[in-house]
Amino acid sequence: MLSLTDVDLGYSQKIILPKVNLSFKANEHVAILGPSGVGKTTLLHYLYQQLSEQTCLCSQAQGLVDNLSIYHNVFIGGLARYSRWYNLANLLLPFSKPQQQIAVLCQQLELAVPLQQKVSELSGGQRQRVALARSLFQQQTIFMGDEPFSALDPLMGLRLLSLIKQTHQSVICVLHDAELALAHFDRIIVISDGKVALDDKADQLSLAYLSQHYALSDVPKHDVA
Ligand SMILES: Nc1ncnc2c1ncn2[C@@H]1O[C@H](COP(=O)(O)OP(=O)(O)OP(=O)(O)O)[C@@H](O)[C@H]1O
Repeated sequence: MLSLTDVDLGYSQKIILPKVNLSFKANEHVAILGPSGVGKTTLLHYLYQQLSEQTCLCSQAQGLVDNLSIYHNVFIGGLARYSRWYNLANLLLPFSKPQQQIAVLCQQLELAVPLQQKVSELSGGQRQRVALARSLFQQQTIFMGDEPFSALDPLMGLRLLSLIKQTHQSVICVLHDAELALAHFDRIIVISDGKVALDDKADQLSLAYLSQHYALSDVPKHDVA
């Protein structure tokens, strides 16, 4: 799907992760872990740039339009599928087909709020689910998420991860929750000290090992050996 060979990742004059070597195959569920500020988002955004035609990205910033309704924020994910005229008309008077599709999607995302409600009136967890719904409405084969469940309760996060896995061929997520990563992803990449410090199958790793070797947050104290 994608290989990085000695790629320098960063911003204009500032290299954050030098000479990154990684490859990604289709059908993988990959979690990217690491301490705050180490370059996980930088890596994810690079991957998105390379694979954008097949990928939806649910970013930390979300990019929701506060003054628009839930319906219109989710519909933005599908803009590229429709003509300019269809999109304009739908903005003024929503068509029934996308309305039904978005209603079903919001139900799957456990968003029990009227679709006409403005996003500015939602809680953090509801906003995160609108951002997820917009990503899913893109109907891409690859899902990339940057802490996509951070504002949700853990059980809801698990249910939504399961939905994302069912509806996408490949999943790549930046996470702070190492326990979630180990239990529900195939492969773990740890970014630490300016490099890819670990890249291994999740079933070869343990929470104790990760917490001993890397400064990961959200590792419960009782699991630290
Ligand atoms: N647009 C930008 N321009 C310049 N530097 C940036 C930019 N975005 C992030 N950085 C810097 O790049 C480094 C890595 O940031 P990044 O967001 O990739 O980290 P992260 O591991 O995702 O952090 P967190 O877990 O806190 O979200 C940080 O030092 C940050 O200050």
